[in-house]
Amino acid sequence: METVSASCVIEGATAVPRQDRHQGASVRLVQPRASVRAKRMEETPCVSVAGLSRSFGAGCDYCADPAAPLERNRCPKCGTVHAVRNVDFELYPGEIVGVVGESGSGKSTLMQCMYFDQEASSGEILVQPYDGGARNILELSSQEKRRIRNTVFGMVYQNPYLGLRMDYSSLSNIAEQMIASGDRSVSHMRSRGEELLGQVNIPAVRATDPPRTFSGGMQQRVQIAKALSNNPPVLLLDEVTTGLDLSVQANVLDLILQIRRDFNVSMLVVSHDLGVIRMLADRTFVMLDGRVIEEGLTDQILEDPQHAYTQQLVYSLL
Ligand SMILES: Nc1ncnc2c1ncn2[C@@H]1O[C@H](COP(=O)(O)OP(=O)(O)OP(=O)(O)O)[C@@H](O)[C@H]1O
Repeated sequence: METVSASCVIEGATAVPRQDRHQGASVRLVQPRASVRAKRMEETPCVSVAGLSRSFGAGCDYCADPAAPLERNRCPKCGTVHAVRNVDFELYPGEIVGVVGESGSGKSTLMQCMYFDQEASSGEILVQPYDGGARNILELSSQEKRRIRNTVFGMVYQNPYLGLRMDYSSLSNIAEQMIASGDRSVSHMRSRGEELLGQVNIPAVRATDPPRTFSGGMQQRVQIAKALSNNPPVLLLDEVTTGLDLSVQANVLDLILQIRRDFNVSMLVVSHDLGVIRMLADRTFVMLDGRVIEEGLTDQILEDPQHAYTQQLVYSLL
């Protein structure tokens, strides 16, 4: 695997050598420019993730060592799959962070651990809007986790069947989310639902139709409306445009940017498509076999990718 010379420094950014033990090659993380870093240090992150891991299998002494080489993400000794391995990142208020990587690199698992759809094996997640970031949310009771799901995070799944009840009306889908966060006013739920569906361009006459009767793009937009219904400070978006045709994709991407402008929501956007990340993300990290192999400002990643895998991804865009 080709590595980049240590003298190659991006304008205003520092390239930090790191050993990629999994690939046996040198990898460098591209850190944000000093001015961005200084600004960020003054702010408190909305979400801080440290050492997050998720494995499938019992593990063994060999793969307990984070430096142990694996066969992709699988332990050659015991067969445990390390879907997410020791991932760290921070998400700041109003920021969009992209997570890019090929199929099976661990992107969805990472997001599902944050949303408690899956149980993380280890790690820490601190969430400022919940309790000032005082406690590791992975260690909270199931009741508190439910509260976080209902008040802090809005989730949009790649597969709308996971995020919507296809036989309920679109308004009922939104109302269900609002009830989960404690709203009991039918008139408020109706007016808020209509407002949100209008904002995501679902015609008013379709508000009482079930999403089963909608196109893929419309279903994604109803999911987005539902995810926004409790005014969550953080949106988690998993491959929201995959499978949509190009013009519908463009509408959904515009909508996401508009939501950021209007509501200043922080977003974690998972995609295997660097084109989507390019449009949306301020910062990006690249995952391969469960690990983060490169991270930095999206422009830097696109203009001067450091890792051979990222280079391959970027050049495939050209
Ligand atoms: N229940 C499971 N049991 C065993 N392995 C699993 C399980 N769920 C996921 N994995 C493995 O975890 C790894 C990461 O999967 P994940 O779905 O997070 O990848 P991804 O990057 O989101 O891929 P895609 O873009 O295709 O959705 C894969 O190797 C997958 O096979």
